[in-house]
Amino acid sequence: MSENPDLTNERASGTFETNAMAAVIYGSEKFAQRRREITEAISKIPEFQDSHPLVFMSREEKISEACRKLAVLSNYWNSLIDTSDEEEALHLYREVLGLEGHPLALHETMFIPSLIAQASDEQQEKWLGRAQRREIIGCYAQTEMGHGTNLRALETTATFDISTREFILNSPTITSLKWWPGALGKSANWSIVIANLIIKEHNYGPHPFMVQLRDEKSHEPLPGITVGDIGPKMAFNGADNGFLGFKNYRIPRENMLMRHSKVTSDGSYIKPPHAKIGYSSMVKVRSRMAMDQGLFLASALVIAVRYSAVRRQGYLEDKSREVKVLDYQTQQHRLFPSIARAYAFIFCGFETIRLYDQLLIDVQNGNTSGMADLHALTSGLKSVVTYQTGEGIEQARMACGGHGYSMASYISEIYGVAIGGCTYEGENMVMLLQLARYLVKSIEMIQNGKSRELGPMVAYLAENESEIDLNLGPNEYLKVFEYAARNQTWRATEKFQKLRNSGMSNEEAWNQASVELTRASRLHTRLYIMSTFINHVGSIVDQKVKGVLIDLLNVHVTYEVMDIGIYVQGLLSSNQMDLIRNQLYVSLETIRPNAVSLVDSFQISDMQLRSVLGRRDGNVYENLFKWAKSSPLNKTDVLPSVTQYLKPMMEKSKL
Ligand SMILES: CCCCCCCCCCCCCCCC(=O)SCCNC(=O)CCNC(=O)[C@H](O)C(C)(C)COP(=O)(O)OP(=O)(O)OC[C@H]1O[C@@H](n2cnc3c(N)ncnc32)[C@H](O)[C@@H]1OP(=O)(O)O
Ligand SMILES: Cc1cc2nc3c(=O)[nH]c(=O)nc-3n(C[C@H](O)[C@H](O)[C@H](O)COP(=O)(O)OP(=O)(O)OC[C@H]3O[C@@H](n4cnc5c(N)ncnc54)[C@H](O)[C@@H]3O)c2cc1C
Repeated sequence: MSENPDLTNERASGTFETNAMAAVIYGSEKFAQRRREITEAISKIPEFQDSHPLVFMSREEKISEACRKLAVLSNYWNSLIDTSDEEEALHLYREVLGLEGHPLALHETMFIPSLIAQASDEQQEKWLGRAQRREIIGCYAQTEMGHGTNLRALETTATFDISTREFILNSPTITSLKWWPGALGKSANWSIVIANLIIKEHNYGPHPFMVQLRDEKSHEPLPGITVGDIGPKMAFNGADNGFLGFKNYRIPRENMLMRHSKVTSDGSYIKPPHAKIGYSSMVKVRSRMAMDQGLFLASALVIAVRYSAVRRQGYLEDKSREVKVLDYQTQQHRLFPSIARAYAFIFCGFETIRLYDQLLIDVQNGNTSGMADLHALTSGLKSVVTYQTGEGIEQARMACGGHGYSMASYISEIYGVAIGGCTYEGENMVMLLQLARYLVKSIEMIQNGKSRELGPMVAYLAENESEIDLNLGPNEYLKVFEYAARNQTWRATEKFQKLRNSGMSNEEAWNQASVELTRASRLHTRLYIMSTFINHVGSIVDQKVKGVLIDLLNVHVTYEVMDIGIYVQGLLSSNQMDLIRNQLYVSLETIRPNAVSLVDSFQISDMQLRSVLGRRDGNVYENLFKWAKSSPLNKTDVLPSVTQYLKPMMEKSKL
């Protein structure tokens, strides 16, 4: 069937090449091209297609379907991608497995990265190759039923037995059961387990251990191990998140991951070069989250924008034909700022991935000085990006009206998966407060006359801006944002200090200032996102692409400043706010002809999108009908439940 002419016209009105834009989104022409090649190659392999729409499947069927595809994938792995390239591998996973989770997700995102960052050379020799060849399947078991945030209160113990040179793992209470780790429930046969290291009754705190959970032949849990699935979740139901308990389960001394902390055979403990070095796997995932969440948001927007260009409802001036709902200003206001955010998140994602890779090299060379900065940055970023992604996806869902609420749109699944990110890898409030610690310390440095020692990301806290030239370009908007973040950070810090100076304990003062502190963290992070977006656009060579991205940037900066209006009242007059509001409306109109091309440029295939509404060809209605007819409920005209219950009930009522 040919393309819906409404979408053809939209594509014709685009002022730039989507391939050129994809090269900007994905960081290089080479990678954008590789993505397309991989997608094309996959589309020719029928076994990679869903055997049935996932939304009609039970959890067991989803997990089985994911395993089937993983088995097929193992035959093609080397021919489809450069296996040493993480981005290619992740693209392949997204295309083939989608976003509902699968038994290798944690193997790739946390198990292998933990081995790379935490295992000694000898340990890598023993396990890394096996993991990379997928001879074993691993997961990352840290969270317990009773504690996920407060890692110091984890209860699982690994007690060193000097006589046998083994660690004895125990789960002493019900709350100490590991709870949540992905792929633990049914799939993984090995795990990195975070447990308190105990030597001669001294607790050295949480450390990582490499633990075999299941027999490599029978896949049965090994004696001393209790393991299973934690049940259905809001989304991510293609993954078997699990529970795990230990009873006097022994592992050799060599199974503690010893690149940084070490236990010698006589039970001596060697400290790591940085107390939090064992948390690096979390920083690794957090550093990827801006990118992953940007792509979740992008997926929802591809669906909502394409659909809005074929959905006609109501009239503007011309009463002879209904308008595309994308022409309503409210629809544009609902969707376009999120398009800008999706672009901005992806740009930030590339930046933090690069920073993590650099940090990994530095740490391997003994330099841990960058850890605090990256921890603060990624803590704030994961929190803001996951929250705004959730907001944006929900708006995209509503922008699709009734059909958005149907699983045919697939937006609810994207939403369910994306908002998991508000919780995993550190609950958002908790992570905002981690960044706040860093911001408060920065203010204290300024107060102590050490402004010159501030890093580039917080140097603005020492500056002073009381007037803005409202001939506004992006850099002036950045100044507005700096003003807001600086003011809020000072106010929150001063509140905390005042409470503390009044005799309150440090902890209580912190708690009573914490809402204000999280607000400071959000503003600081949004400033970082804006500044990354501006820098990125500044570096683009292709003039057509750059022109459109400047338009998108204008949507971003005006929308963001309007959104934080309450924090800039002391800086901007109501006239200036009106001016910005009007600039936003003009920007929405300017971007309108490029809306479909901007979402097309994400180059997310129909196979990955799984959305009837978001189909590239725009043939929504006939496919919606086809999809509904394929519902298992429509296999028969009369359901057994009608025969068994409703009919007798109606018959009885007739008497
Ligand atoms: C395959 C294709 C898929 C692709 C598509 C995407 C989907 C991909 C699927 C993913 C699926 C989900 C995967 C989820 C996997 C989990 O969720 S794994 C579990 C994650 N768990 C968490 O994140 C727990 C959160 N909690 C924490 O990180 C820590 O306990 C906290 C909150 C930071 C507090 O730690 P603490 O030890 O009590 O430390 P605290 O006293 O607060 O701080 C002490 C100092 O350490 C510093 N510090 C703390 N942490 C760090 C750190 N990491 N680095 C440096 N310094 C640090 C603090 O800044 C502080 O510094 P100072 O202010 O003293 O200078
Ligand atoms: C989809 C998904 C996948 C996951 N995968 C894994 C995995 O593979 N491996 C793994 O180990 N874990 C995994 N987890 C667990 C996850 O990392 C934790 O759930 C997360 O870190 C939050 O911890 P918690 O559940 O203890 O929340 P809690 O800390 O109990 O949070 C409850 C509330 O308390 C608040 N709170 C807690 N502490 C503070 C504080 N100090 N200050 C202010 N407020 C506070 C929080 O903000 C929140 O509002 C996964 C979770 C999900 C949802």
